[in-house]
Amino acid sequence: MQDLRFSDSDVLARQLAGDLAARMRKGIEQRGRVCIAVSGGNTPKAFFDALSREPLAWEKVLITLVDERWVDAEHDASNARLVREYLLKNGAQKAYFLPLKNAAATPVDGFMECENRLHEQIIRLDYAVLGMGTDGHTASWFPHSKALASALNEAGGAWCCPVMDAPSMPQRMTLTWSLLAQCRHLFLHFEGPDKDQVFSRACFADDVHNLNEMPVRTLIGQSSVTLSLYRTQGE
Ligand SMILES: O=C1O[C@H](COP(=O)(O)O)[C@@H](O)[C@H](O)[C@H]1O
Repeated sequence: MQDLRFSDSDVLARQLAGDLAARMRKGIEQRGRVCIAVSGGNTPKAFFDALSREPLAWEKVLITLVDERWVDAEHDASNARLVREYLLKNGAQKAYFLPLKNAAATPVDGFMECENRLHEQIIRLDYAVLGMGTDGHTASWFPHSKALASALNEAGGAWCCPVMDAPSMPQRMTLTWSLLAQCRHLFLHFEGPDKDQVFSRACFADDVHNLNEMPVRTLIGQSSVTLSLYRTQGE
């Protein structure tokens, strides 16, 4: 695991955008197109803005979400709305955006359509940028969630998974570890001392393999894909 620390959020955002864009450029050169997944929440806004300005053949880029709240695309809590507002602008407005939300009433009802659309558009995800909550969740893998068994099943499971018991905005769709474990590179981006402490707990506690308690440990304790940590300076 590569652990990169930055003096402030803006420096971090620019560096993460630059590093991801460099990998994307190489990917487009070598394979003709690149598929990335990004997270929602508040943390990625400055990073999205910086990424949208990166010179790239954006028309060869597919962007999807690591997870989505099951709300309309215009809702304040919609991760698709966040991506549209902060990332799909400047050069990046030419990218193809694949949302996880569809017209079904619930994520359970929308699962098959979401799964099919992912398989239609993506052969393999190249890169994903994940966030982390202060409860130790990443993607929409929440502590003690009933969805964890399906979401964290690596061997040949579905690529997305409905989540009906998230603490806030309970109904969600998340990408699964089965899909994310095949990425060429994963990035974990979080900021601030509170999340630093959460991450330390996830790494160093005796029960580092207790994914149910802190699902972010899935990323820490695995060796399928290289993980780069982007975080602000510790106290
Ligand atoms: O609910 C979510 O939370 C996490 C972390 O969000 P933040 O606002 O604390 O940065 C995010 O990674 C995830 O995509 C989102 O749906």
